[in-house]
Amino acid sequence: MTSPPAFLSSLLDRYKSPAGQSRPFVTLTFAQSLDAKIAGRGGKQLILSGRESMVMTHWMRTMHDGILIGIGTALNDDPQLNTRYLPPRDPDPSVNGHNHSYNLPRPIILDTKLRFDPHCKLLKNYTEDKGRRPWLICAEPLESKEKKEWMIRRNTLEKAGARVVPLEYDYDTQEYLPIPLVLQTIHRLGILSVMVEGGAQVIRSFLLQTVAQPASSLVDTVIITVAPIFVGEDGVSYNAGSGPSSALKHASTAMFGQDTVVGLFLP
Ligand SMILES: NC(=O)C1=CN([C@@H]2O[C@H](COP(=O)(O)OP(=O)(O)OC[C@H]3O[C@@H](n4cnc5c(N)ncnc54)[C@H](O)[C@@H]3O)[C@@H](O)[C@H]2O)C=CC1
Ligand SMILES: Nc1nc(O)c(N)c(N[C@@H]2O[C@H](COP(=O)(O)O)[C@@H](O)[C@H]2O)n1
Repeated sequence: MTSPPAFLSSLLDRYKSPAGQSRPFVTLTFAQSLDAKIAGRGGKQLILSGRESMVMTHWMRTMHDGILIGIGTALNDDPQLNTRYLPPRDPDPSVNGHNHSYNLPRPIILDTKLRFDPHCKLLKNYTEDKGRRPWLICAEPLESKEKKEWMIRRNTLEKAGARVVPLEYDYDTQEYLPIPLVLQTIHRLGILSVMVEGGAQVIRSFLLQTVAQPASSLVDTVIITVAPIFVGEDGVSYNAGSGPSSALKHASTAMFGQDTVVGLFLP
């Protein structure tokens, strides 16, 4: 396959026109087991997607400006968030201003307290020109003691190659950054489409608003890979909130290898 599967194009081609709003288009996507688990006991990373659906996910990555995860996933999985499963082809120097064959989405991490690891693969790939510079969306503390330690972490991470993006809001001790502000901020920085890959708490934050207040949904498309296995009750769930959601409508379902991939969209 040399271009994105039709399943993805039919869901995401509308992103090629401007969103007409002050946030990027948002695709929420992840892989789960039949019993709706996204990781194993204690958060152990599980490769749930088979080869074919993993390739589909990497095509999906090429179709977005940004790829957003929570700091829990960054620390637990040490992900690369690149497109390495796609077929090799000649590099196109016009892509991302890098010598890459495919559009690489910008890694964006929700990292409230700047816990990101300066030795992680995302920074290693960036410094070796194999990936884009990761952005760390965080909150700047007001307290002077906390602020001093925060400045030290900020300097370390910036020296290691990260871009630190403090949010402008009245930060107290909240662990969760306000998602609407996160989206407005990255939109202002040029991200017109973003793929949200998890983990559990981030998926829940995006879904909760869609279920509770469909009119102000933060999600345009949901693409879930369902792998034909049971993980068991020790696995990690995301929990989509209470009550069924009618906001997201079924668009299409496709098989990739042994996995079922379901696409939903916000009409
Ligand atoms: N199967 C799949 O497709 C995927 C599975 N995972 C799994 O998910 C697990 C990690 O999930 P979590 O520990 O829940 O971490 P997470 O990746 O959801 O990060 C949560 C952290 O992000 C920060 N954050 C800032 N603003 C937030 C907001 N508004 N909402 C939510 N979080 C916000 C907070 O510090 C919070 O503790 C790992 O086991 C990983 O393997 C992760 C991604 C995809
Ligand atoms: N699509 C999908 N299937 C799975 O089975 C997964 N475990 C994930 N996880 C997500 O992908 C990240 C890893 O990316 P790299 O392989 O390092 O590029 C991981 O952190 C999750 O966000 N996704």
